Amino acid sequence: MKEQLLKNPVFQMAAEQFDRTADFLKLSNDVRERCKWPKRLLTVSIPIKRDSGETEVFFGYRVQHELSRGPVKGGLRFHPNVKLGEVAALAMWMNWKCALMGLPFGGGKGGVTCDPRSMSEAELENMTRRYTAEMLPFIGPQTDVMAPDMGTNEQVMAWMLDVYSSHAGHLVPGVVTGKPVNLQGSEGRTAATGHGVAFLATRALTKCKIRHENATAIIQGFGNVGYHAALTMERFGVRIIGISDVTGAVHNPEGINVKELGKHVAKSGGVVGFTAADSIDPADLLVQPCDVLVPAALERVITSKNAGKLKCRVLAEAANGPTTTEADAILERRDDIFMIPDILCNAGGVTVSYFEWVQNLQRFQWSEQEVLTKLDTMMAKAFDRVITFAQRNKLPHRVAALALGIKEVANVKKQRGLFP
Ligand SMILES: NC(=O)C1=CN([C@@H]2O[C@H](COP(=O)(O)OP(=O)(O)OC[C@H]3O[C@@H](n4cnc5c(N)ncnc54)[C@H](O)[C@@H]3O)[C@@H](O)[C@H]2O)C=CC1
Ligand SMILES: O=C(O)CCC(=O)C(=O)O
Repeated sequence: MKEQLLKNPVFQMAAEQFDRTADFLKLSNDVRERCKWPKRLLTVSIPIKRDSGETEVFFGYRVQHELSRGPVKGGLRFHPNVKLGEVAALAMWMNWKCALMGLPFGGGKGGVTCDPRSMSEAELENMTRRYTAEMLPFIGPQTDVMAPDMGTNEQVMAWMLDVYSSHAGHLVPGVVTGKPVNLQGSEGRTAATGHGVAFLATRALTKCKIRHENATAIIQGFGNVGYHAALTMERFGVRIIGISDVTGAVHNPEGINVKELGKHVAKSGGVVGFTAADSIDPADLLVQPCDVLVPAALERVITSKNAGKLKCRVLAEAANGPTTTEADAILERRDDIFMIPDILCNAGGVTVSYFEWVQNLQRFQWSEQEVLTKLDTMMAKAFDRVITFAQRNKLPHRVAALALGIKEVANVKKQRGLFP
């Protein structure tokens, strides 16, 4: 299994990051082995009837990286590129993210290899329901709590909640987070990841002595995270000058109205054809001058080919794993880019998911203001801890963030000991 996982380039990247940080922390071989490898890797087949009447089998995964610190927590992804190794990498990153933020969860991630853009609502519902049914023995508010990730949303969470609750015989809101507010979802969860990204990006601008009212930003990905990051940065006074999605990219140095672009995407299905900006090659967009660059889509988009050409001052990693190991090495040699690493930058989502889970367990509902105030406090604290730790130990921000998360997990592993 180790060799199989390491053949996947995304898992390889997560493993390299782990090994580098474990070396810095001088982890013993015992703890290192127990921290590095996932506890459970589940693969299920999901047969559904397509609208055409044909039966098609999809494959779905859930990787539970670690259960020592609490239930597993992490999103569910629907995307054509989903592979077990990628899901295992995302689960490992979730693990360090939860620990860095001080959340009582282990990391997990799920995925189904499918193209949700080509599926009808009914097909998506059937696939989600069958995936959830297959996962029933392994999920629950005390074992594994899923949430939206790429290609999934609050409707998908509502179907999952329905399957789990129907099986239990009563409503179990704490089995998923990121669900609709009227199904005991949390105020603020939909915008949380993007809000957190924008909040930290402006803190990073301040560190770089750039006033955010004068700053510009470019965003790759205009889904849940990209849209809310753009909208929140715009509210903070940042000018959004470029946005891309799976259909293409648009650029306007004078600024793009985020809500107007959102309306265009809702109508046409993508950013392409938005007349208030010029179209641009999506790869070129990444290397246009800007103050904040926000990759908010896929893994491995900042590579050895473009890392040396980036013209941003802050790289805010909203996506999970957007920067390859080779690109990291290039960025570390550049002292002109302030990097906010993924497990810190996009932690707003899982932090509000934690709030949602707590509200569900207590049968309580907090206001949006309460949620966002608590979120900002936790994001600011984590940001300051990472930057201070990096400065004290002369570490890149990524290694500092990972070290704080991995150290937490390693301590718990040591304290709990090894079952003979
Ligand atoms: N949804 C959440 O709360 C969280 C998401 N993330 C990460 O943020 C990233 C985005 O997730 P969501 O916004 O939830 O997904 P989403 O499915 O809502 O949106 C994804 C966006 O990426 C775009 N995209 C896909 N391929 C692209 C390409 N090759 N070039 C440019 N754009 C492309 C899509 O068109 C879409 O606009 C993922 O890496 C995810 O793991 C991280 C933390 C929490
Ligand atoms: O909200 C959650 O539980 C997980 C969000 C997620 O998948 C992520 O942070 O990558």
